[in-house]
Amino acid sequence: MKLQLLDHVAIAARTLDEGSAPYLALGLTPEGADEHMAAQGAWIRAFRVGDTLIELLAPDSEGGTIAKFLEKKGPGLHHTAYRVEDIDAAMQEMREAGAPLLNDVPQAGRAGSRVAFLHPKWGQGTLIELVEHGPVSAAAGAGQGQPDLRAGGIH
Ligand SMILES: CC[C@H](C(=O)O)C(=O)SCCNC(=O)CCNC(=O)[C@H](O)C(C)(C)COP(=O)(O)OP(=O)(O)OC[C@H]1O[C@@H](n2cnc3c(N)ncnc32)[C@H](O)[C@@H]1OP(=O)(O)O
Ligand SMILES: [Co+2]
Repeated sequence: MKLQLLDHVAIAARTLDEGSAPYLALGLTPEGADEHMAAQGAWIRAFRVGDTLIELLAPDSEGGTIAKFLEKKGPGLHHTAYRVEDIDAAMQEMREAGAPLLNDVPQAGRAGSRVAFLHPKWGQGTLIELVEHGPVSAAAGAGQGQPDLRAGGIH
């Protein structure tokens, strides 16, 4: 598997506005609209830095994935995400390597991407995401690609 680039670094914050403050001060502007991803328990706002994004995550509810993370660790680094060309092939390689994939099939990600996660214990305390972008979301500035949703994940 060839990792194409560091796609995004995700930071958990109590609210998107609170989390945005340093990035706005650094001169970045949000890319596209905020996205609500209920399946991830998150509101998401992205800031582009060259080919990479800062992905801010804020909880959408008590007890969800992001809320739980904030309760345990407080605001800070949530995960790093690496872009791959073919998520299905990348997941198969990870399975064969015995890596602890958290998903059986690709999940819907931001901007129409397809993603899969690897357990943070395996990542030396860092949750790792693999992400495949379609032709729309791979382009810089794109933010509105539509995932192909099917039962149990996306394909
Ligand atoms: C996909 C949309 C978007 C995108 O890029 O397009 C996103 O990235 S959304 C991101 C949010 N989604 C996820 O994080 C999905 C993957 N995460 C999970 O499946 C869980 O959060 C999991 C398995 C990492 C942890 O869930 P669990 O129920 O086991 O929670 P615990 O609180 O019991 O955690 C166990 C253990 O892991 C530590 N932990 C949890 N999350 C993280 C993290 N992000 N980074 C580092 N460590 C993490 C937690 O502190 C516990 O450690 P312990 O020492 O055992 O207390
Ligand atoms: Co992510």
